Amino acid sequence: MAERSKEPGSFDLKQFSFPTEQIPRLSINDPEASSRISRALPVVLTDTNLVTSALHWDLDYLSKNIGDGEFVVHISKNKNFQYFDDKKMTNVKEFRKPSEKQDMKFSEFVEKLHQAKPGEDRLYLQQILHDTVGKKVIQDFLGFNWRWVTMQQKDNNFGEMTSNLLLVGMEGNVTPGHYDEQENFFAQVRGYKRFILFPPTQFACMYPYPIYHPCDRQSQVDFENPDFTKFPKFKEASGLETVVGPGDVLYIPMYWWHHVQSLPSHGYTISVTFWYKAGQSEKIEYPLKPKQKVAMMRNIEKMIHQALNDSSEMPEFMSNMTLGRYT
Ligand SMILES: O=C(O)CCC(=O)C(=O)O
Ligand SMILES: [Fe+2]
Repeated sequence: MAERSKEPGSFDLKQFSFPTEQIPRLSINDPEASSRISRALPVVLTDTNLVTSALHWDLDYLSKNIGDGEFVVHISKNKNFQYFDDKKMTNVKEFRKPSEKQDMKFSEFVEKLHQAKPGEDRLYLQQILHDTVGKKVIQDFLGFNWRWVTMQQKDNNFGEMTSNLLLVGMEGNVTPGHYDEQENFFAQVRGYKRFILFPPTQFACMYPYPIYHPCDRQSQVDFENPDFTKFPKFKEASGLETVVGPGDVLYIPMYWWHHVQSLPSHGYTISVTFWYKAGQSEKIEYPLKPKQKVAMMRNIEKMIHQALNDSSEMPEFMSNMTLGRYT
């Protein structure tokens, strides 16, 4: 089992405006761990051995062995790397990209990382793992604990695995608050990341961008500096948090909000995600679960957007539909 040199409580972490509780750190043999996953609750698993075969990965090793394919590198003027969907950019004319994307060889990325100076552009490599990687990395990949993760997929009725995203980030990089429409076993390989999570029940506190916006699924609230005038319900938010280190696996249930930071002053980070589609929809039982309501809201919003066929008509339509009627 991988030894973790630091405990979650031993970091000097910035305080947020909202309260948080620690996400439990459990062994895979603890019945509470399986129980949490089956109830779609986050948990940090300390001994999955999911990526033990990759714990020797560092920039030097990957440069030599990951092959000379192209990797997507996000470039940001500040520490935030907010995701946006290129395909939705035409829906919002005034939208300005919060960061740039550039394809480059891994060695080129490493060179740029080494040259990076404080106050200048930050880099974050985020690339789906393909079979173009070199022999040694393929061996490491085949050595992942597929038996365990596939058992979880079956036991918890997840759908098919979609992808493994390789993330290599500079210390201090932030992925701002958002949710994904997939189940995720997030494996930390190198360095430390702090996760802040909020459950899907707190949808109304999170003020997601409209569905047609390039930042769909992202919160409009800056978790580190919330504007309570614009987003008053964020005052009611209450989260879960943890710091993951090498060998840890965090289960991020579908539709759970998460904000992620590579800890400042702790070096670069390497992570690999294991993303799964939602399972076959369970028999509908009432009351609906929070995640089913989020899925329903998304579908209705999409239908209205499609029917209006013009994003600029959405705000007035949506507010007319509810204004003064449901309060
Ligand atoms: O590690 C990060 O910066 C973001 C990870 C994430 O959002 C995810 O795995 O879904
Ligand atoms: Fe995510």
